[in-house]
Amino acid sequence: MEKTNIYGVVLAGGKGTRMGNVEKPKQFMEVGGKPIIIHTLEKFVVNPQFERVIVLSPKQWITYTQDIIKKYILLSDKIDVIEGGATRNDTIMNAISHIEKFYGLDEETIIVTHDSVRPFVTHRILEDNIHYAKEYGACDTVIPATDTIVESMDNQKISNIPDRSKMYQGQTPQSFHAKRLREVFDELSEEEKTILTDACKILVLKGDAIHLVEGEVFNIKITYPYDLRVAESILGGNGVC
Ligand SMILES: Nc1ccn([C@@H]2O[C@H](COP(=O)(O)OP(=O)(O)OP(=O)(O)O)[C@@H](O)[C@H]2O)c(=O)n1
Ligand SMILES: O=P(O)(O)OC[C@@H](O)[C@@H](O)[C@@H](O)CO
Repeated sequence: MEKTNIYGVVLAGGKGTRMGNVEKPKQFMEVGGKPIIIHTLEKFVVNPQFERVIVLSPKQWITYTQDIIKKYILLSDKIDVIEGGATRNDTIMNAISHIEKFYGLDEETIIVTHDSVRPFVTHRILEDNIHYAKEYGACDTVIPATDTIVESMDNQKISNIPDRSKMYQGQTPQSFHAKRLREVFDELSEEEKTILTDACKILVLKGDAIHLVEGEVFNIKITYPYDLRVAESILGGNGVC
């Protein structure tokens, strides 16, 4: 098959501290009888548009990650497991360096970055990410805010209530031209890097345009123990994902 320049980048380099005292990081905990990261990877490996899928894992969990991938995933040859970084954005930068070293990077190389702990991403969301990243260079998966968003500058009093019709909640995937993302990240000051809560903010700080992709309410990020119960109930539903 002809080589594509599109890479899936599945972020599993975190510790899952908000999940509480667990023996393994949350991405390796099971829902529906399989590790969370496996549900996520199943969505990526079957998409023929991805040249490779890069999985970033904490150093001490790399062998474990490789083992479960071999156990559960038929197309495991399509996956590289490498070490994540100290922060989520460092993890993304490790993926870009890996792609550059082994497969080559050019201006058009696209990465579709995704939280390993969002196992309910759909094929439609992945396809839309690839489409809009190709067309516009960057895109973010979002859902319209359902709650009114309240801003407080001092965390005590309301400073603003923005127009809800213009408010969204950010999910993943977030997809980029890899070279541009790294170039802008490298230009940020250490102070700017500390205020980043996601990868899109890197480009927002430089004024780059990022297209919106419609997410799904069920494309949740498993963060707290409660989310495991929500995930089980999504899986127990009618198979929408
Ligand atoms: N250095 C890091 C930090 C996070 N992640 C990944 O980014 C995703 C979303 O991050 P989050 O939910 O915040 O995960 P953790 O950092 O593991 O959670 P916590 O903040 O509770 O420790 C997760 O799949 C996580 O593994 C990563 O690849 N590298
Ligand atoms: O702030 P958190 O560590 O929960 O999440 C960081 C990112 O994972 C998060 O911004 C994306 O999932 C988009 O919401």
